[in-house]
Amino acid sequence: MEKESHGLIIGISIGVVIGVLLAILAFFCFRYHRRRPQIGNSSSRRAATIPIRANGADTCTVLSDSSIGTESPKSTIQNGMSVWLGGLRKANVVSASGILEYSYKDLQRATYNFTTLIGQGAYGPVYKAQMSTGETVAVKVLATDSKQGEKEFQTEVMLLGRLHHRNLVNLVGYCAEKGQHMLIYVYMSRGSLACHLYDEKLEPLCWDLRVQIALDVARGLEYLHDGAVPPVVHRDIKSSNILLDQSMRARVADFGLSREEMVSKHVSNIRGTFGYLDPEYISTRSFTKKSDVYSFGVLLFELIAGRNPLQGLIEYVELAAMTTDGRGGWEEIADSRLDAKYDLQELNDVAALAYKCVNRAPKKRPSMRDIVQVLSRILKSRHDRKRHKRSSSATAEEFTINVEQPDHRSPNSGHRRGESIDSTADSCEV
Ligand SMILES: Nc1ncnc2c1ncn2[C@@H]1O[C@H](COP(=O)(O)OP(=O)(O)OP(=O)(O)O)[C@@H](O)[C@H]1O
Repeated sequence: MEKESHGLIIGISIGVVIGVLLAILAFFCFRYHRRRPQIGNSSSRRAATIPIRANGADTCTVLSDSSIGTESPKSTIQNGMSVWLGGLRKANVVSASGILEYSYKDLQRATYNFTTLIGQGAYGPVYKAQMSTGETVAVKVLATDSKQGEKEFQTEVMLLGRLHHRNLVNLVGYCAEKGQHMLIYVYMSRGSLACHLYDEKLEPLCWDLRVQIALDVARGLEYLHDGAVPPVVHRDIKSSNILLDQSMRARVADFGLSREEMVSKHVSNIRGTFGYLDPEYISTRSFTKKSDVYSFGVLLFELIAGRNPLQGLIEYVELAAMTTDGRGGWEEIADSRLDAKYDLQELNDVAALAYKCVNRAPKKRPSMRDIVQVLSRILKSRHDRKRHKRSSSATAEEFTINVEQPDHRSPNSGHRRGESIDSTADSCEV
């Protein structure tokens, strides 16, 4: 009897152990099977967020402010295809290709039903939009009579979206709803360079800032010509297409005309803005990077003279060129609003560069890369001069203090000097 009950206990124990082992096995099998589809999901999800840059734009400088916050983004454009991203966290969407789809409803709300007009261009009105995330963007509503179809619009957005540079007004999103096509850009709070040059109500731009703006624009164009793959010719460089941010740094805007160039190389009509147009382009109908260089040269003269190219700026320059000796003598065309507050050497160097850009023969014009180098050198030597001036005046000050008050030197005087070196307020010093 005792033997029998021992056997029963052993039997039950073995049964329990086997049962537990089977349960553990079943648990792991179940987990394994659940995991497989998850692995598949996560990789496809990752694929949806990785930007496809068929053009090598990964080498681009992606700006911190180009990864702008979004208002319930729905999808991102990849190779012209819209990919659903509804289930992803916003942060993932923002760090992906950067081109976001905004909903019409959100934009309508952010523009107070499209009443916050900030400008009107050839392609349609531009509105300021205050998104509920706190971001401010500019919404360009493309004219509804546009013959552009859905597919062309997607292609265009994809082409524009691959261009990212700190000196370009980057495209951050788009909206294609209710038969409307909208492009969403980084908002440039200080408006256009044209306004700052010609609006009497605004403070005149000082010389130092004008040279900095020229270098910013040159860098943006250099990126379009030599950094973007395939290269992009802007086709409409002018002061109203140069926008300024809060700290007066410039960015090149409006790729309206380059868009067509990217989609189709056969543009038969003359495009661009009178006054900035390369004469060689007018006669040959062939627009090249050197045509952008010509327009950039006109822009440089506009910065120097504060004169509108539509009002005979180039004729004015040609007249002045007769009296210059190749390098000097350009001060006679300097903007009177500068009040003669500029470094003469700098002004002559910038004008000599501008004159090379507007050479009738495209081959004799410098490339945007050369232009960036020249302008950078000008700014660098200005910086060196200022540093030298500061250090020699500091030495003189120290000498005076030592001679006059050897034991009463202010403990703050060194600090004060340090501050002035970093200060941006002196960017308009001459
Ligand atoms: N990203 C932006 N941030 C702030 N303002 C902008 C922005 N984009 C455009 N604007 C404003 O809207 C105006 C119209 O811009 P848009 O680029 O449509 O035309 P345009 O360059 O003035 O003229 P066109 O279309 O003939 O070249 C600009 O002059 C500028 O004042």
